[in-house]
Amino acid sequence: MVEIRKPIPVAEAVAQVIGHVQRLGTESISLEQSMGRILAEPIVARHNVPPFDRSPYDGFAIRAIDSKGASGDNRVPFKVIGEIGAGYVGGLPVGPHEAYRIMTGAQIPESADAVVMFEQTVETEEGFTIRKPFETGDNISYAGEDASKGEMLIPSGTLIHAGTIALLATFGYADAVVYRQPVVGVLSTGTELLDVSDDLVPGKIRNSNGPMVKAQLKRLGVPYKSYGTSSDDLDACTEVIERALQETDALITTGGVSVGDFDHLPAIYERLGAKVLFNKVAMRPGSVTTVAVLGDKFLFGLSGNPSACFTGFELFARPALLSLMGCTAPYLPYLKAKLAEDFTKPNPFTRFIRAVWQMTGNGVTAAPAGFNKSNAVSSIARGNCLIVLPSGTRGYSTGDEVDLLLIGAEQGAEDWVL
Ligand SMILES: Nc1nc2c(c(=O)[nH]1)N[C@H]1C(S)=C(S)[C@@H](COP(=O)(O)OP(=O)(O)OC[C@H]3O[C@@H](n4cnc5c(N)ncnc54)[C@H](O)[C@@H]3O)O[C@H]1N2
Ligand code: MOO
Repeated sequence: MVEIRKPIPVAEAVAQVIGHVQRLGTESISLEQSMGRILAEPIVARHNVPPFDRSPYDGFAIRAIDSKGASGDNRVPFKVIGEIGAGYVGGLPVGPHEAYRIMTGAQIPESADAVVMFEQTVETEEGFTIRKPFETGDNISYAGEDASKGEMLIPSGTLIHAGTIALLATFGYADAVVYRQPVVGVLSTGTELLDVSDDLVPGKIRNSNGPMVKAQLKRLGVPYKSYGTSSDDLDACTEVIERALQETDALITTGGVSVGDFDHLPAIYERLGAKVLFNKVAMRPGSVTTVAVLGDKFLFGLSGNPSACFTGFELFARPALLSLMGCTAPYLPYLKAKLAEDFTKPNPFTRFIRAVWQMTGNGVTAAPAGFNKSNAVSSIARGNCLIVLPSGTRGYSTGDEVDLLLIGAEQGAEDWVL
């Protein structure tokens, strides 16, 4: 008798997965290697940024008081007493009607409190004249205006991206303390699977899920170990999975999770004594997505159907792995968009449609990315987001507002809100 599975809502399935996350430990790595990792310590300003008052322009550093009364009819003269390039400091205090030539990024000399851009001056033999008064602080970048010493700037749990690296470098972090990364095993199951370089033969297809999942992991910066393909042989498949679980922190399998005669993953979870969190989710594609835990290790049983596999990864494996790595914003970012074409099908389960979003004169619009069945591979390639149509809805028309989950964005969302 075929087992009747009870589907659980997507939000509940996501919560179950996140509820079983056991965060990994921390390690110190070089700044160069830290891109894509998660901060395990907050970034607190070690000093002011900028560390000294500096000029944001190429021009002249003056005392604002000396510019009082300057106008087109009353040009005020200044004498230049020296030049300060970025990286140098002026040796003398600026006296009445004196000025330093100063370059962008150079420290403001003693007694000066304003900078006049070159373009606002007329050169004279001794220096220059100006035709308008300046206030104290005009054209000065003050010490600490960007970050002041002791300020908490970026919380622990944040993804390190190019901007974070700039900030760490600013404060002299040659090393960063980050959460450890899991090593994830990837195994594609299915007797029908050929390798990417194999020629097609009757009844067989090339394994596209394996390379896709590895690319999805790569996008998260998560290291993986490939276990290639396994035929639908219960013992052989169990053996590979047991080995993979010894060698990795989590395992992603594709295929074999449904109710077919050769879908062995449910039996393998039972053999291993893994606790199945769910094996049916009220979503399409990916309704057969199964997640199990064995000790502190996740087993993500993604569907063999490519679109279902892709969606299952993004919805469940992605936030779980990011959470393991300490990320506090592990969910796909979302936004609202206007549907660019009618979608009349009913949605008995929450539907995730591979789609293309773009900014138009009409705001953000999203259009399904073509052939959109669970077994589709072409629409995964075209899409840059998932349109989410809640279960129990039907008859969407062009212009209707829908939720989008963005694929491939660097920054995540802190909550699962859909
Ligand atoms: N009687 C029922 N049959 C099915 C149900 C059901 O509830 N009752 N669910 C259907 C749904 S929904 C899906 S999704 C699929 C999921 O099946 P599996 O996850 O067990 O995957 P397989 O049967 O192994 O393969 C499905 C499909 O995908 C192709 N495939 C498999 N692996 C790969 C790969 N690595 N690269 C590319 N394509 C792959 C495979 O050849 C099949 O065509 O079950 C439905 N059936
Ligand atoms: O799980 Mo299937 O992907 O719902 O079509």
